[in-house]
Amino acid sequence: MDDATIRTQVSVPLRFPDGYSTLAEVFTFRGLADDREHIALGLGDWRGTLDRDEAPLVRPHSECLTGDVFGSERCDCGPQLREAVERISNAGGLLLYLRQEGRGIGLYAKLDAYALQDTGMDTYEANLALGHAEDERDYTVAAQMLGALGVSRIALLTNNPDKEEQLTSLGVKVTKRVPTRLHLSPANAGYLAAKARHARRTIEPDWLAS
Ligand SMILES: Nc1nc2c(ncn2[C@@H]2O[C@H](COP(=O)(O)OP(=O)(O)OP(=O)(O)O)[C@@H](O)[C@H]2O)c(=O)[nH]1
Ligand SMILES: [Zn+2]
Repeated sequence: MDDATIRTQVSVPLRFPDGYSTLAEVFTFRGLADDREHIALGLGDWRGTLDRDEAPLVRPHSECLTGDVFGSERCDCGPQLREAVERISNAGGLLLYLRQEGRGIGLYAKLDAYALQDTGMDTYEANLALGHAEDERDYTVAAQMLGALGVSRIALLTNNPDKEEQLTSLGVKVTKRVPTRLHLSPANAGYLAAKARHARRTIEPDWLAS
């Protein structure tokens, strides 16, 4: 894995529709492993965690235009992003916003997959029917961004074991995995159930039976 370097650093005040506000240090990078414009948001006292030799709370968040921006209820991405920004701001850490729309297959393909889901397939079967893998994400750029920011140990905010496995194999020390909350709604119940079945998620199975 090649090293990346910080290209720009700029302060961006954030305010969410529910009124929650915080300040982000937004970083751009040179030398990332693909040509997408991934960014890192430094939140809360993340530098203090490094000074104190604590592991900052880090969430690698995969882009979801429909969920993150438009509030789509087909998935849980928007509420997870909102939750992550506040929890990371409180703890001190980084949100890595990864331009991996649709688990890496892109926006148009994700919307094609939604159309197939409306005929009865689940979120993973639809990817396969379109000729894609169930999940095409590679977290090399996340490890590169952490390296550029001088972060080698993290508390990882996710329910996805693949993120932990990939980051560990890329040399990032994961001191603990912190689960995100369950953001269940009538519209995303099938999606969350498919994630729990297919992707070894740490989603509690009890609600699936109800
Ligand atoms: N291909 C495909 N991608 C989807 C679908 N719904 C959401 N996504 C994408 O899935 C990504 C989010 O991944 P998830 O599997 O929900 O969660 P995760 O990031 O793996 O795990 P957490 O860290 O626990 O949130 C985003 O890039 C979304 O655009 C879908 O039906 N099909
Ligand atoms: Zn989503």
